[in-house]
Amino acid sequence: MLLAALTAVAAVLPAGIAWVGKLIVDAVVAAGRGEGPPGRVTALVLVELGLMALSLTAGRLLGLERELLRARLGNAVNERILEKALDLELRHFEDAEVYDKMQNARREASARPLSLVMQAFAIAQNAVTLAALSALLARLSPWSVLVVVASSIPAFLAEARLAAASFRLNSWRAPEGRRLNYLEWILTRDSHVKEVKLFGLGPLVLDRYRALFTKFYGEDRRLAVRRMAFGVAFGLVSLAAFYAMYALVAARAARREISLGDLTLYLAVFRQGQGAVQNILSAIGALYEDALYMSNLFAYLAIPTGQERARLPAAPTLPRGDPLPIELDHLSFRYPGRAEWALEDVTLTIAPGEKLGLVGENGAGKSTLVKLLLRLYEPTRGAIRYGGVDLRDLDADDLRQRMGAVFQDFVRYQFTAAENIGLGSPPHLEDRPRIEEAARRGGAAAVVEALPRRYDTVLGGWFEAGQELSAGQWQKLAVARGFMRERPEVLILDEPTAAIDAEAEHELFERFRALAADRTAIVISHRFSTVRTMADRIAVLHGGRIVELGSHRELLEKDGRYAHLFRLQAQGYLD
Ligand SMILES: Nc1ncnc2c1ncn2[C@@H]1O[C@H](COP(=O)(O)OP(=O)(O)OP(=O)(O)O)[C@@H](O)[C@H]1O
Repeated sequence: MLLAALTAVAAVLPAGIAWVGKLIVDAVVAAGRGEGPPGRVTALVLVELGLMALSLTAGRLLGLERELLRARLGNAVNERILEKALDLELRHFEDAEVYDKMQNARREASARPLSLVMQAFAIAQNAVTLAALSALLARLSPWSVLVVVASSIPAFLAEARLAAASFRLNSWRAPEGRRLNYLEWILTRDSHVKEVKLFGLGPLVLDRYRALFTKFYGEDRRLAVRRMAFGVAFGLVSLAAFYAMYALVAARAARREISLGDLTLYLAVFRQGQGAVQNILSAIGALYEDALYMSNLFAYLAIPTGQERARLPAAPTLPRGDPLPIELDHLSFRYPGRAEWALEDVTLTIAPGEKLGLVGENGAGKSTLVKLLLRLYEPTRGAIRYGGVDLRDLDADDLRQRMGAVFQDFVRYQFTAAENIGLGSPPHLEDRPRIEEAARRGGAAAVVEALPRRYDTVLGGWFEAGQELSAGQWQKLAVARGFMRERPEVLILDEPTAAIDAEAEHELFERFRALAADRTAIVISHRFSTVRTMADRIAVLHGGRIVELGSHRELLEKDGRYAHLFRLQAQGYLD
């Protein structure tokens, strides 16, 4: 509201100021001839000073309002974008097109919506200014109003075309822009510096960066040059219009058809009128560009989600607390856009409380199976049932709350040690005894005790006073995080010990067997010694299929793939 009022004040002031300017000149001329009341000139100058002061204050207040609106609006849009990111599913994040949409939306988020509102106000303000100026100008000649408007139209058309071109350029470039950021990231991230130095990657990455930048620069330059050329051409057109008008009015003043005050008035008004028209037109151009960018934002916000929601309106509720059987029924899965199957016709029933080991070469489909179990993806064919209910009919949040998981690519949160563990169960983030218990279970207690501020030590190297840990120490924290859930029904451990030393691993699994005694557990590992001590049954995956299934002893007796791989590893240890 305040913004609208200020805009209205700011809009009519230029015409008022121009009018007073004319009165001053006329009064000066009259005073020179000894006509007019004494003191009139001084009074008028004071009036103009008052109007100018008002204009200055209104301008500043408008700036303030705009600044505050920018913060509020930018933040509101950013929040909306982040909320949407929470709604997106894993498959969206693994899809480059969706990822680009998100980055596009994020990049423009704080600026564009504000600009849209501001351009709308600018149009309104300048339209009012123009109307007021036109009223003054029409006294001289209605034609001159037309000249003011007409001389600005070509500039506007060019501006609109350039706006569309610049938008297209930026949208096309989104994937390359991401690559540019990535190259920058490689050279500036702490985690990459070792390889960059050892392999001498610096010049190579920098060259790629330069090549991309040069391409971007070339495109930007072409656009900027076109903009400049149009700018000069249309600037000359409006200059010509102005001087034609100048010649006309000056001639009339010389013939004494109009006063000297009128001459200054018309020149000022014509100039300002041209300015106002140009402001309006460039605001329309910018509005157009903003609207194009906003369409990006809306495209992002409109990405369909909700597939994770249960298919049935009233999702069946399963009893909580004790594990239920997991059935994989002719389960096949293909990643979107991929031709080959990541999992193919997998049929297997995991009994409540069973410890299942999953082994298989890289890319065999082990992690994919975990993603499907957590309902991060849906089966392409076949089904997974928990307690006899298809996962797609269950509420995804409910399902995930029953599961504890430690991922292969666990996260190193740049927070305190307590938070690194406590994040495994956000409601218990402040529950220190529980966090300490989870640390003990996960084998992280000793790591934390050795830190300078124990549980309150900030970890990682991103922030000041952050304490960096070794890979194995980070992994122990990740395992402890997996133990924050109170009695999960199913525990999924995807390579939980890859970076952990042999002794700690042994201890972890000793504890794990006791802790997970009546829980179902699915353990993925390339270390056969781990799988052997942990698992009741072992499934060997190969090319997305289960090729062998049985206990360690049975599989050895079968003398197939598992036996072969087991002996290879054992041999390695013995040598
Ligand atoms: N996000 C993804 N998009 C497309 N294909 C994928 C994706 N993730 C994995 N794949 C493909 O699916 C197959 C199975 O991968 P998966 O990650 O399940 O293997 P894995 O057995 O866990 O391997 P590893 O032992 O290396 O962890 C691989 O061929 C891989 O290329």
